[in-house]
Amino acid sequence: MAGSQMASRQAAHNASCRGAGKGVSSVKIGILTSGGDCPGLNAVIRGAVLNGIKQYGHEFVGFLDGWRGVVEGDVMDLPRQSVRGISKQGGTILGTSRTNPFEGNGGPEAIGKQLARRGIDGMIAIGGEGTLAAAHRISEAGLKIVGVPQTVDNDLDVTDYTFGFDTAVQIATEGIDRLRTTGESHHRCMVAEVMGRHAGWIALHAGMASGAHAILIPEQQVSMDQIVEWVTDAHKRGRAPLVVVAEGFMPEGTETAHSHRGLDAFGRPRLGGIADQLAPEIEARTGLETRATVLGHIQRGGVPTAYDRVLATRLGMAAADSAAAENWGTMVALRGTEIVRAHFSSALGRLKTVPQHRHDEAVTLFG
Ligand SMILES: Nc1ncnc2c1ncn2[C@@H]1O[C@H](COP(=O)(O)OP(=O)(O)OP(=O)(O)O)[C@@H](O)[C@H]1O
Ligand SMILES: O=P(O)(O)OC[C@H]1O[C@](O)(CO)[C@@H](O)[C@@H]1O
Ligand SMILES: [Mg+2]
Repeated sequence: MAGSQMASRQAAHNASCRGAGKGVSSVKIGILTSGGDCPGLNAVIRGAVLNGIKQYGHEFVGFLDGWRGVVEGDVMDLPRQSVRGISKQGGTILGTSRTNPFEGNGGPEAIGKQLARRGIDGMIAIGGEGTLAAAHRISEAGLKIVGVPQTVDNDLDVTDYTFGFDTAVQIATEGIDRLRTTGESHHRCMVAEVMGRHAGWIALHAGMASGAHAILIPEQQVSMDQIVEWVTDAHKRGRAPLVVVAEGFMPEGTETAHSHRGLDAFGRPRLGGIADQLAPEIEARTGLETRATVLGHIQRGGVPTAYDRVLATRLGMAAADSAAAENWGTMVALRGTEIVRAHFSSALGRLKTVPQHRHDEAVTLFG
């Protein structure tokens, strides 16, 4: 449908909708959640659906399990009552996956046919850098799509913070605080592993919040000698040493992140387990009994914090505004306290990693 046609249909509809308080929707938007889930996805869905219905009289459907639902045309209706009370729920009511939309029966042409068959005018894709890169390619092929950035890793350059990150840091901090008390009782060294594939934001923030004696992140290679020195210094002061490590950390002398769990659906190594590698080495070199804990998916589950609910709701509302304004090929993002829009082409391709000065700042307190 041409942009002006869609706008006038929409304006006519809005007029009747506002006048009568209800009406037949003219524009149908499909929402998908893709990639690793994170707390706040449901708040985005609710924000988009409520804003889209109330302000523009749009109609919404949800694609099930990320790009799989798009490629297979597997959708559910999202009337207003379907999003009632969901912003506090973890996970995503739509399901997610790491399905590649260009493989199998996918590709822009096939997706276009599915959208036409179901009368869907445009899409809102909520996901991390992979999902948004796919959305960019789909947009370049001429389909109507806007993006919403999400990831617990907080590594998307376009946005100051991603929703889900605050919750993950809160959960990780609570977990690490608990490790601290048992570590202190037994006079042990505790190694806590948190998520963070390419960026150490969760480790840095949860480590700082819990007063860790060493924080190890993917951006900074550190030698075993240095780690042992931090642990020993803390022990000498009568502390039970606490090391927080991001799953993507590479000790000096290694070239790839630790992985022993095979590949994900996109062929990338699944990370996790570096803490189990570090702990025996620390124990052997310090003589201190050392335990490793991998916090894992606990960090991605459950109730989002109030901060994440608010951010997610605002991003969802802004995505519905983008769709109504036909700002296709863009994504919404947080800059300072404002929600802004950026074209996929200018927003993607770079990751937001922990800058050197943030790591240096943390190192001052190590040991
Ligand atoms: N550069 C790319 N171009 C096209 N499709 C991609 C690209 N990168 C990833 N994808 C597809 O998008 C899916 C989602 O990407 P990915 O698994 O990286 O999750 P994500 O959205 O980045 O979230 P997370 O933060 O969990 O990684 C991938 O499984 C893959 O099928
Ligand atoms: O849930 P999965 O598919 O194992 O993915 C885990 C990955 O997803 C993230 O949680 C978010 O990208 C990473 O920190 C982690 O490496
Ligand atoms: Mg990704």
